[in-house]
Formats: sequence, C-alpha cells, structure tokens
Amino acid sequence: MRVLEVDHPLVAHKLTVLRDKTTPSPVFRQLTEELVTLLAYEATRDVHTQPVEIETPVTRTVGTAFTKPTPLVVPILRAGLGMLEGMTKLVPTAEVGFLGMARNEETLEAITYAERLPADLTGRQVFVLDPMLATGGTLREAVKFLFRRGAADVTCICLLAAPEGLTVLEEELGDSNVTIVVASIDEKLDEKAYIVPGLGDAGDRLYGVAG
Ligand SMILES: O=P(O)(O)OC[C@H]1O[C@H](OP(=O)(O)OP(=O)(O)O)[C@H](O)[C@@H]1O
Ligand SMILES: O=c1cc[nH]c(=O)[nH]1
Ligand SMILES: [Mg+2]
Repeated sequence: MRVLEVDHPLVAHKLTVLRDKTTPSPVFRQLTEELVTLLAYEATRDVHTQPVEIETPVTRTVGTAFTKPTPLVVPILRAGLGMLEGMTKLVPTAEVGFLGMARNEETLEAITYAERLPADLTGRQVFVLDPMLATGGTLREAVKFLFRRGAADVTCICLLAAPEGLTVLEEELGDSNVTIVVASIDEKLDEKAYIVPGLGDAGDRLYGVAG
C-alpha cells in the first residue's frame, strides 16, 4: 500500500475553506469538486496507457491513449458522489460504478446497501472516491470487494484521512496494490470516530442531514 498526501498550496487553501463550519453546502460542493480534480491529477499518474499513432495537420506521430478497458471510477455513496464530477472532468472516458455504504454510527461497522458494478473487474484499474477515511472500515470493505471481483489495482482518492484508519488499511491491505491519495492526513479520531480537526460529516455538509 502506498499513501500520498498531496502537498500543494491550492489544495491547502481549498481544504481550509471546506473545513470552516460556516461554509454553506453550495460552496462546499464546488470546493469538493475542485479539490478532487487536483487530487485526481496526482492519482492518475500511473494510469495504464499505450502508444497510439495519429496524424497532425503536419505529420504522423505517436501519442498516448488509455488502454481498454478504461479506468473504472467508483464513488462511495453518499458523500463520494460529491467527488464524481471533479473526477470525470479529468477522465471523461472512465466508466462509473456505484457502491452505497454507510457506517453504523454505534458499532462503526460499514454496511453495504447498494452495488452497481461490472461483475468482472479482471485487470481493471479502479479509482474509489470517498472524502473521509476515518476508522478505515468503509474503505477496507470496499477495496476488498473490488479485489474479489478481480481488480488489478485500486487507488482511493480521499479528502481527509485519520492516522488510525491508515494503520487499519496498512495492516489488512499492506501487501495489496492499493494507493491512497489524500489532501490531508489529520491528527486523530475523536470519541465518536470523527476526524479531528476534520470537516464534520461530509455527507451532511454536501447534501444536508440524513434521516
Ligand atoms: O472510515 P470509516 O470509519 O468507515 O468512515 C468513513 C465513512 O463515513 C462517511 O460515510 P457515511 O457512513 O457517513 O455515509 P454518507 O456518505 O451517506 O454520509 C464517509 O463518507 C465514509 O464512507
Ligand atoms: O469525520 C468523519 C468521520 C466519518 N465520516 C464523516 O463524514 N466524517
Ligand atoms: Mg455521513
């Protein structure tokens, strides 16, 4: 497993506004999209490509194209949906699959309530979108699920990660072909397993309080 914390002033600035509790949902959604585009630039550095011959108005030359099948992007509902637009802006030909997962706030166990993905992911590169990596339970289950379907490698794009959650992933997926790209590794989890300093409940801040 590889962890990349993106160190860039644009990322740091946008994240600061995102963390601010007075930032309203429309601005929060816009900033999430912009942040994902910046993170996706780093996260796609090892995307599979192949040479392709093209003709410019001047001459023939060899360029670069994605190998087929193109990458699969998997937002984890609900909060991950707020990251989809920022990712597909950068990789418009990617396919998109969906995982609906929610953390039980009492037991902290991740429950999968929806799944719409190709049955066979053999050899596929998968990009998982979820803003928050707290205890790591949600991403651990999501990544294991994708590998069981045959994914070749999985890159998770997150806004914030807690050190506790990264340790859990390292213990369970340390030998796997997993990369975590994150805007900030925060300080710790609080007694309710929320990230500190964090930004609160990402799903609620994007879409309003869930019932
Ligand atoms: O690392 P963990 O401890 O598992 O917590 C992280 C998960 O919690 C949040 O989702 P939530 O369960 O609140 O669902 P939501 O997106 O519908 O709000 C977040 O988007 C992650 O999926
Ligand atoms: O801080 C946290 C932890 C889990 N889920 C969130 O949305 N925020
Ligand atoms: Mg939530």
